[in-house]
Amino acid sequence: MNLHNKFKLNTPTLFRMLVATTILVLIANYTIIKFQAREQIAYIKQILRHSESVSTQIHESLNRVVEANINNCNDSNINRLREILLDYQDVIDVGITHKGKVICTAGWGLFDKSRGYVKEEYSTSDGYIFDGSDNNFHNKKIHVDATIYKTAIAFTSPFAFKKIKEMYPQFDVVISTHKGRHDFLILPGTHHGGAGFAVNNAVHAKICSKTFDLCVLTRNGMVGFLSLDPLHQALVVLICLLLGVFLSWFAYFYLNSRKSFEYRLKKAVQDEQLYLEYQPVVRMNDEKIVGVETLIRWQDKLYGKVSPELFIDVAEKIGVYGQISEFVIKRLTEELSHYLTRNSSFTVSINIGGYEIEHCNYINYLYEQCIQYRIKPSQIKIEITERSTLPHDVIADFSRRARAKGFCVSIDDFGTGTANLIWLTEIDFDEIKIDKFYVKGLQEEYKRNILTCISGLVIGIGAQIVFEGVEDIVELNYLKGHNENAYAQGWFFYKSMNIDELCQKLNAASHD
Ligand SMILES: Nc1nc2c(ncn2[C@@H]2O[C@H](COP(=O)(O)O[C@H]3[C@@H](O)[C@H](n4cnc5c(=O)[nH]c(N)nc54)O[C@@H]3COP(=O)(O)O)[C@@H](O)[C@H]2O)c(=O)[nH]1
Repeated sequence: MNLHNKFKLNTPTLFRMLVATTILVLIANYTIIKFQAREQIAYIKQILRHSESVSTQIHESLNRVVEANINNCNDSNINRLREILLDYQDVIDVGITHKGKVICTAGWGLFDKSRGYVKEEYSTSDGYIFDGSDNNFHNKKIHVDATIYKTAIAFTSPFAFKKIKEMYPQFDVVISTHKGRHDFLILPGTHHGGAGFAVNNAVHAKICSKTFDLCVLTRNGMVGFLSLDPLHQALVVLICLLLGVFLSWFAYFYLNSRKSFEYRLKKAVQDEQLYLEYQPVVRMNDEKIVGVETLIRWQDKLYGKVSPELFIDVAEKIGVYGQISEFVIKRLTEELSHYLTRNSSFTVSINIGGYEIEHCNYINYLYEQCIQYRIKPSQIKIEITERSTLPHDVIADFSRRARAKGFCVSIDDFGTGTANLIWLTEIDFDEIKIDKFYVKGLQEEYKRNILTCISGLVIGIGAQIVFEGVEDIVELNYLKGHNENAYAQGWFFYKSMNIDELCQKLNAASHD
């Protein structure tokens, strides 16, 4: 009973694949953005380190001009400015100012009076002033940032960030003071001001210096999947598609395997969803309940009520029968111990198979449970089916060991096996349960004759007889006339029932 279907390429399957692929592309997009953000952080730290190095050069060059007392623009002072300039690769020029105008620099020499105007845009607490003039006298097209300290002025090289910018040309980079009152440098990226997706998904990162009044801000205007070139985009889609197909296929088989009979049985056994029912055994002459037969049950949401005849075989195949066997003992001792300890002649029968016979520990475990629940082993009847295919000597040995511990042994389904007489001679037993096959066919003479022979044989041996499958009064009367001390079991008396119903029946019977 397996629900494994073939994987069909129909509309729902294609839809599942499409959904899986789309989700994977979104995950890929998110991963790329995360990766790019990390890259951006590493990059911004690099720019900050470099900006601090440039600021140090500006500060040092300014301090040296001030400390050298260069106040006028004679040739010797201009030469001294040039000497200072040579030491700083990211400073493009140094000079001196007078009344808000640059009067000379190392690079330009003496200034024309109409040029060199500076505008104080922002000054720091330690006296550094940043120039905010648009009047760029170095080159109209290239912005050169200038810093003034006392009478000295230093110009940051416009090439100071060239190499570092080339590393990630797509990023916008802005270097400014903490509160953004002065921008030292604005380097637009290749995706600057892009439309739609790019701008909405831009990733910003800002980091500030602890030493200088300086912050670096970067913005990646095109992130995620769309920032990849078409070839890489196609590759990502292809990988996601293949993965999507695989995942849909895997999910399909995984979900189906969870519907399989084997999977659900295993789960039911593990979660102890199986339960027990008990079918009363009655004494025929007074129809009193003398014991019960324990029957395992499984009610599954998908498969409904499954016959033990079916699921026990499967349980053996998938290796969970041992757990069922242990569960039966545990549950029946829990449920029936109360009644068994008060009624010492009441018995409970347990069905066993080859597993129990072959596992030496079974009898010991059953015995320990009886001791724990104060049940007399003689109240337990172990039913060995005559249909068992195990060698007789193995069954005989099991039966001897069981009886040595005080348990009763019952031969179940008698008459359906192939070697009934050998069983009777070689195996120690206390009870024989004549199979319902003979009880059902009492209108046929040959069955009546066989039943008479078997009954005579068993009475001769001194064993207890139980007739199984008694379904009507005709069958009962015939059997009664045959052997009135025999026991009977069947739907004429009771069907199997849960513990609560059984307790009600037993209580009602005790009041009769
Ligand atoms: N190893 C284990 N085997 C077990 C266990 N529990 C049950 N079984 C075996 O499964 C087979 C089927 O059992 P089930 O479907 O529970 O059927 C039992 C009775 O309900 C049924 N029965 C009882 N009276 C009548 C009746 O009047 N008519 C009729 N048609 N059927 C009736 O017979 C089954 C009991 O048979 P038996 O065991 O031979 O006494 C069955 O082989 C069980 O043994 C378990 O825990 N372990």
